[in-house]
Amino acid sequence: MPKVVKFGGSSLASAAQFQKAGEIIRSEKSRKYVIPSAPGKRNSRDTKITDMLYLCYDKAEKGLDYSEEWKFITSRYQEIIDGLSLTLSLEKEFEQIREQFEQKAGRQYAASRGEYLNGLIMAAYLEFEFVDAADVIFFDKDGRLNTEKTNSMLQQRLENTGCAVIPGFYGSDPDGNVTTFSRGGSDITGSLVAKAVHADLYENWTDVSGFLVADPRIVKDPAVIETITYRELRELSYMGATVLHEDAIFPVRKEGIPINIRNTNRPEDPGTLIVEDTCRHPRFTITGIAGKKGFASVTIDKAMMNTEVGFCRKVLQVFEENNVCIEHMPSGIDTMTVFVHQDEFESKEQKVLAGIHRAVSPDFIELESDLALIAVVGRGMRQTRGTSGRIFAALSHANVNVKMIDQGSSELNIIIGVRCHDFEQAITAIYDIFVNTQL
Ligand SMILES: Nc1ncnc2c1ncn2[C@@H]1O[C@H](COP(=O)(O)OP(=O)(O)O)[C@@H](O)[C@H]1O
Ligand SMILES: N[C@@H](CC(=O)OP(=O)(O)O)C(=O)O
Repeated sequence: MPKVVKFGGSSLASAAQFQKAGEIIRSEKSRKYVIPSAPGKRNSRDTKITDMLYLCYDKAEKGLDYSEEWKFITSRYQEIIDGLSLTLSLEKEFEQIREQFEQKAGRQYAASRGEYLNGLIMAAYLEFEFVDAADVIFFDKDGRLNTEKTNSMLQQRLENTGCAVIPGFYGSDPDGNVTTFSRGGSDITGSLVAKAVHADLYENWTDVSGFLVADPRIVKDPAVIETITYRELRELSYMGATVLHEDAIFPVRKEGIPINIRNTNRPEDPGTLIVEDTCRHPRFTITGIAGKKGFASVTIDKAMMNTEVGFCRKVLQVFEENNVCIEHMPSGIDTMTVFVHQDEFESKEQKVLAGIHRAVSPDFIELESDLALIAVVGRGMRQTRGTSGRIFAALSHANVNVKMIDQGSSELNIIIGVRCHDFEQAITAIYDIFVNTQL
């Protein structure tokens, strides 16, 4: 049974990184389908090719000179080609892309070229067949993935293909225009290919040794999660653990294909296995912590609101009418609070407030901005008493004021609202109490 291997941008940022990926692929015959991202950052001050392509296109569209940025892009690809001693030339492709820029082919077309060019290099380097993602991944006219067409075209195209490179991140719409997934979308391409070829494993190679209990940019050297279920992962990805695009879960989950997150720089590490279900006990009470900043809350206060039939519905209808998504909704006897994305809410704020006044005549409404939400996730929490108590103790010890707590009925997660400026400290405190005190 074949394996699908996706390499993220950091794993393909230079010729040396390509060589590491090449060794990994060649070390197992079953690694037959390769999904490359565009070259990522070589160090923390570097720029991702995708970002540079967006920038070039924006300049081209305004008729501004983008020759310097373009040079940065072409020389990065040339460095990789030279470093791998390939005879490949991308001159024709570079010229074609610039022509398309002049003809205003669109930002999505521009961004997709990062993966397209890297795919050509990868195919030449591995001597695998190149399959253009525009011929096998399909979107509808509204930019949504057409899953059925994609699956059948991928199956048809890959059925009689030995080994292939399929660039990540893009496909085409019904008019043949190149369309991309949202950022980080090469993970979805990998997942779609894994489903189509009935892979027995989808390996996602990145620059960390698996899914970590907390974001390594916040907690130093966090522990690696050995096994995580799709449900736990979904909660963590949604809340900002960005190692895997949240939409990459659905195609493989339906087929029961596990995902293995691995480190290109440390291939000897087993990484994290993402599975439908597992009997294995998690190492710690919690599986992971993730969070996002940028929320605002609207607290509606009205005495005896709990006796007023339809109160919540009327409030929620105001948000719906103004097209505002609701993130969380904890409530008390005389209050209900609605958490929303601050950037989406700001422009509609006064309309929503006026709507709520009209709909339910509250005693008062309170707004709070610059909030963050943190999800503490774990299948082990259900069996363990005192989990929320430990979280509160840790946060109070760290001097963090808790604005909201919401426990999902599945007991798989606890969501905590804090002020943005307490975000990092809150995550570190929760990590310490569950991981460091247990080691
Ligand atoms: N819980 C987590 N576990 C692992 N990595 C995380 C986590 N949360 C955030 N990250 C970040 O995700 C990065 C990997 O994702 P990404 O940058 O998309 O990789 P790639 O370029 O390989 O696709 C890591 O370098 C890390 O900084
Ligand atoms: N190159 C695209 C798609 C992608 O998935 O990249 P990465 O695998 O490096 O996250 C982006 O930067 O969004």
